[in-house]
Amino acid sequence: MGEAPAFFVDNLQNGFSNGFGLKSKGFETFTDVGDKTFVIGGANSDSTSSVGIQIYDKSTGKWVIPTVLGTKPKTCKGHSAILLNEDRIMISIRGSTPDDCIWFLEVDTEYVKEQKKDFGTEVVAWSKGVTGEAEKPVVISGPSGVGKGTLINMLMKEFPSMFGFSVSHTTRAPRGMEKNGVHYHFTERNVMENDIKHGKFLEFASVHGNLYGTSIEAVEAVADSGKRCILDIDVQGARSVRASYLDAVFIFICPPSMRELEERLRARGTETEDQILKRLRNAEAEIEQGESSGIFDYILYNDNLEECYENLMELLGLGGSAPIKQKPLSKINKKMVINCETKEVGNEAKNLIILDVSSLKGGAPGRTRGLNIHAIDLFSDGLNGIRELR
Ligand SMILES: Nc1nc2c(ncn2[C@@H]2O[C@H](COP(=O)(O)OP(=O)(O)O)[C@@H](O)[C@H]2O)c(=O)[nH]1
Ligand SMILES: Nc1ncnc2c1ncn2[C@@H]1O[C@H](COP(=O)(O)OP(=O)(O)O)[C@@H](O)[C@H]1O
Repeated sequence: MGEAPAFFVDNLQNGFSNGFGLKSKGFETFTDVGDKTFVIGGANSDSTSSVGIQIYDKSTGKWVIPTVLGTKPKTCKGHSAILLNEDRIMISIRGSTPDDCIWFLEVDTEYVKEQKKDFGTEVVAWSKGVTGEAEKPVVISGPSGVGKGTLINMLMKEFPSMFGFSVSHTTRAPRGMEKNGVHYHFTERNVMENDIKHGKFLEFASVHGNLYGTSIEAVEAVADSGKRCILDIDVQGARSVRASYLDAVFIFICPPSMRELEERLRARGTETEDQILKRLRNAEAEIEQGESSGIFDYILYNDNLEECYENLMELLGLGGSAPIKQKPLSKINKKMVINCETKEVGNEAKNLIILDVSSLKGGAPGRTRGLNIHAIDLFSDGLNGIRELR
């Protein structure tokens, strides 16, 4: 490999003593970050239990149960933990599939620092590691009736394996053809407000009198499918995402004129007259903000649909020119080796997994992308084979 492995991650689990008088309950790891020790894992060996977290503050001698954001991993056979970059703990889960075995618990990233201020408590955030070089999410905004849904549908139809739609939550009623869980998660306002309070949403906004929001889980689900996430959200939502730690491309779709926008809205026939008027009133402010707020990287005019679609593809690197490059958010120069005791039927092979974390991108809220995992099979006849896990 040319570079010495930095750690044998699994070794960390063995012989680690807790050192500050906590009775070990089993399946726990202890990671020091500054004055704090993060105790990850718990007593429960039940395969459905998720990983618990406690923090021991050495400066005060007190235990703290933090607010935990993001979807947690499930554990059954234990895990190993190692601190990366002084701000996140990498966890390798024993006995999981290769696409579910590496997780990050962010303890002091910019995102976590920001959330600590908002919650006024200790906060940690989970982010699953996903392999491959998935491109950054695409945020598409624009006034009602401009053609966002039409353009997104065209993109998803032409490139079904490349793009995945972030399914938002909304308190508005479904339209005739809309399916729950596909177009939106249709939700009661009190349920959604409660979830917002508990940090489950990346962003939310009140639009045309209803509540809309993107859950962290919606964005994670697309990343897990290995696809590039598309978010159809309003300008307020785009502003919140811009201010968040989700690294995305922001595109605003403009109508050729207000008159044309009105015609499209009326021709669509999905809103009452009152709703149409409300949407048109809001459209003027949205267009003004879209064009001048500095939130958006690109503005596209949807006059001729085919031309606008061509331009959108071009922006997304699908029109022959080079794709938009993304820079790694953090540079961690490490390769690690994990011992895997997986046994394949009729095969004596023992796996060594080489984990390259030198080009990680993203993180909470959402997934940590850019993990490169290579598996080496050590056969009993002494021959070594290497293969890449995707
Ligand atoms: N902030 C935010 N806006 C959303 C979200 N989902 C949809 N929207 C926006 O809400 C507005 C109304 O959407 P919708 O009721 O589907 O009407 P349409 O835009 O006329 O198709 C649009 O501007 C959407 O982009 C979300 O999760 N968050
Ligand atoms: N460039 C265009 N020219 C004419 N009609 C369009 C164009 N783009 C979209 N439409 C139509 O306008 C209506 C509104 O489009 P839609 O995609 O639902 O907008 P949005 O999702 O932005 O609210 C739809 O009936 C759609 O077929």
